[in-house]
Amino acid sequence: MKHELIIVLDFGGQYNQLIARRVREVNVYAEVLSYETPIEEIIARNPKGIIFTGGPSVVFEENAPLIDKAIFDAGIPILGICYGSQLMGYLLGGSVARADSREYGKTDLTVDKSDPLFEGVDVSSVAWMSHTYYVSSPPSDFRITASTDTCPVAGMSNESKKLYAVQFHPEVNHTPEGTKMLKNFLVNICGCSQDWIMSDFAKDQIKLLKEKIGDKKVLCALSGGVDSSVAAMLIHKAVGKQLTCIFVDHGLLRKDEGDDVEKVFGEEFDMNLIRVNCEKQFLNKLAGVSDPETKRKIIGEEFIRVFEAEAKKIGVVDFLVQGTIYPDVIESGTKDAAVIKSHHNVGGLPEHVDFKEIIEPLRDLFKDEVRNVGRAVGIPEFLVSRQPFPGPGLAIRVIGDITKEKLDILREADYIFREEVKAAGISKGLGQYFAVLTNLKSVGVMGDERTYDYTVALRSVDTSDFMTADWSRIPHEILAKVSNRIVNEVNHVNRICYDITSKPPATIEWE
Ligand SMILES: Nc1ncnc2c1ncn2[C@@H]1O[C@H](COP(=O)(O)OP(=O)(O)OP(=O)(O)O)[C@@H](O)[C@H]1O
Ligand SMILES: O=c1[nH]c(=O)c2[nH+]cn([C@@H]3O[C@H](COP(=O)(O)O)[C@@H](O)[C@H]3O)c2[nH]1
Ligand SMILES: NC(=O)CC[C@H](N)C(=O)O
Ligand SMILES: [Mg+2]
Repeated sequence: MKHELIIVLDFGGQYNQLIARRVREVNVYAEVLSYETPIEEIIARNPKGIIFTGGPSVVFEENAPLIDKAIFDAGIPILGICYGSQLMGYLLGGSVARADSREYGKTDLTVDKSDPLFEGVDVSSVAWMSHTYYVSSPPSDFRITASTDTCPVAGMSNESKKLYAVQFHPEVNHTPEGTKMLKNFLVNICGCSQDWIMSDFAKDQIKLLKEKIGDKKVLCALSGGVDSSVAAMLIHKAVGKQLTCIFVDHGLLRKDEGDDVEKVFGEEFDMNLIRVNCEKQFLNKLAGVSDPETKRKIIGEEFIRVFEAEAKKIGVVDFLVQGTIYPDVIESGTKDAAVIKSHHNVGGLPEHVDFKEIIEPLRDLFKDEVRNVGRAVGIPEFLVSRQPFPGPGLAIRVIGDITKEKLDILREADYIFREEVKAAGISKGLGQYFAVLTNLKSVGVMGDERTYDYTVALRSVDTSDFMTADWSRIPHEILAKVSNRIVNEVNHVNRICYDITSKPPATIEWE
């Protein structure tokens, strides 16, 4: 059960969890720890290697996050990335300066293949850069191992001390040779034996959950979606009947969804499941509210109140389990990352919650990793590969204020879109696809009569991690059919648009 460990030391960068994920992809277990973790604690964990992340700070400015220099003498291989590289350079006696021209985006890179980090890597390739400062001269016992036109020390190393640094980001997809470099660090330099697989994550979590929960009772917020199904399965395997799943039908679900979830979970799994119908409660609270963040907060709070009420009926329940995953956490904002939108289960949580603890076993994972855990614990493929559906449901797909009438219009339009995508056999390739009821009315003509009705937007994206996404190139004939059916079959819709923006700059959902 004990795995070789890589510690990703967090200096506030945007891609920290992505680094951990890339390491896990090479079958090495990684954990992200704050840079403030005492170095005795880091060493006591006996890591095979440490990766310093990027970060927004400037090493020589006041309050910049630093680390005790003793870490470099612990005999543990270290890879510094971006800010991490500057930190290594600065602390070991090199110099760091503001670059003459800052580099942002794809940059041509030249590497010295004789460096163990770049073994088997093309001498000339492209790297993703995002920096204003750089190492202007490396520490005296380092040599330069990579450069770009404007960055003299894009890579440096001290092979005998096993210290390596790069100014660019090997962890992002835009650095095509990045994975090879990380693998070189992990396998060749740290000597990792690649002993970690996703099914181990499931096993480890089940064991941890068993210890944590003991003989206490647990509620799991189950939506029927991928994340909460996987979370529920882990808990179920850990504590069996001590678990009760609560499925909230808040009136913001898709057509037939409530019945489908009840049916699937009633039939597929031997779990205690309670369906709570509370459409009125949610719609009353949401009446007249049009601000997206306010909607999310109201929904987050109501969810919890429903769970608390159900817990009271069952008796003492100590734990609430949610299927929170990493993108939910990062977009809701952290100490260092900006709030993009408050996911109802994170940023939308009320301050006071009746439960002793909220358990989120999937909090560090990306969607595709969660799917793999699901497969490892035997959840059927049709459930594991489903498209996600956000907890606040259609409330964030009806733009502006919400009414039952608008929700019903959207439900029908969305159903037609999903049905046609399925019929065309293209659903597997699409990350997420749905309809949005815009708050816009426009003029049309139907049966020689003037209409003044709603515009429905269709949204479909290709993505695997849901952090970035591109709009799907759905064939025009399919879109034509969907458009035709919606305006013909759904009352009060007279215009259909297709959303052709990627994420960023847009997000997947409209609110
Ligand atoms: N209708 C619901 N009833 C109970 N819990 C819910 C409901 N909707 C969402 N949740 C809780 O909020 C969490 C986050 O929702 P989210 O939609 O991100 O995940 P999911 O529904 O489990 O998976 P997916 O992303 O595939 O839809 C869920 O994992 C679940 O714990
Ligand atoms: O459970 C959820 N609660 C929320 O509040 C929430 N907001 C967005 N999403 C889902 O997250 C993914 C990324 O969405 P965005 O690009 O719109 O931020 C997409 O899959 C969205 O559907 C949510 N899921
Ligand atoms: N992405 C980063 O780590 C940036 C490091 C540093 N803040 C710079 O601007 O150079
Ligand atoms: Mg969902």
